[in-house]
Amino acid sequence: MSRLLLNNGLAQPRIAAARVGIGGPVGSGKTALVECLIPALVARGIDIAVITNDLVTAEDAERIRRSGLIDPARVSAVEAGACPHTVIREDPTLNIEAADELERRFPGVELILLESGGDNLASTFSRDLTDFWMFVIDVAGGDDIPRKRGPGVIRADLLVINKVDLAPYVGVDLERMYRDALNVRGDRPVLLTNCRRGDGIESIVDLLEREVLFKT
Ligand SMILES: Nc1nc2c(ncn2[C@@H]2O[C@H](COP(=O)(O)OP(=O)(O)OP(=O)(O)O)[C@@H](O)[C@H]2O)c(=O)[nH]1
Repeated sequence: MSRLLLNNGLAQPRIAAARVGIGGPVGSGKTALVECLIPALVARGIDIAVITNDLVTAEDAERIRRSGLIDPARVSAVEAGACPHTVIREDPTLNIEAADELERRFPGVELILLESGGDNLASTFSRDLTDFWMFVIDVAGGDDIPRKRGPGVIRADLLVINKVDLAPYVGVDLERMYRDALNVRGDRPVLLTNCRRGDGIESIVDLLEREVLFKT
């Protein structure tokens, strides 16, 4: 959902980029998802930029810059220096500034992906920061995660269950996990992905185009 801004000093109001948060527990596959989403969004002609959040390094940003998937200048790093949720929920100023700066440098940018640092099931994004946010869990974390009903699982605009390829190896009944997730989320969507192979990514991009960019 692009936002109309009435900027001082600009003759015409400008449309700001939609800001899409990606949160979830440590290692669930947030960066892998960003790496899958970048080419899929670009293939649909969507002008994007990325912000990563790490505790005290720019590790994820460096990984994405090195990937060759996107102009490295379009990737900004925020170092949280504290619990990851502090800079995406309590005081998102650093992330808002990073997004504003990307919009200034790349005026055509339509969508900014903001990856949170890995956090627990309670992490959520401030609505001051994001227009839409998704929460990434993975099957290796256990099929009881949806039933635990953390705020990330319940309230995210989209729940992504990643690493579906691992289900047989970790004794997870994927159908049941999916059903449980739908049950606790009411009408909110749940999508399954394998970010190793890119399975399920097009469905996420369809949803972003429809619900966030209003393109279809
Ligand atoms: N088998 C499998 N492995 C995956 C999948 N997605 C991610 N991984 C692996 O899971 C590990 C963690 O992935 P990351 O993308 O670094 O996870 P993250 O959530 O960004 O991790 P933090 O930033 O540390 O919280 C890596 O070794 C990935 O290769 C998947 O769908 N299937």
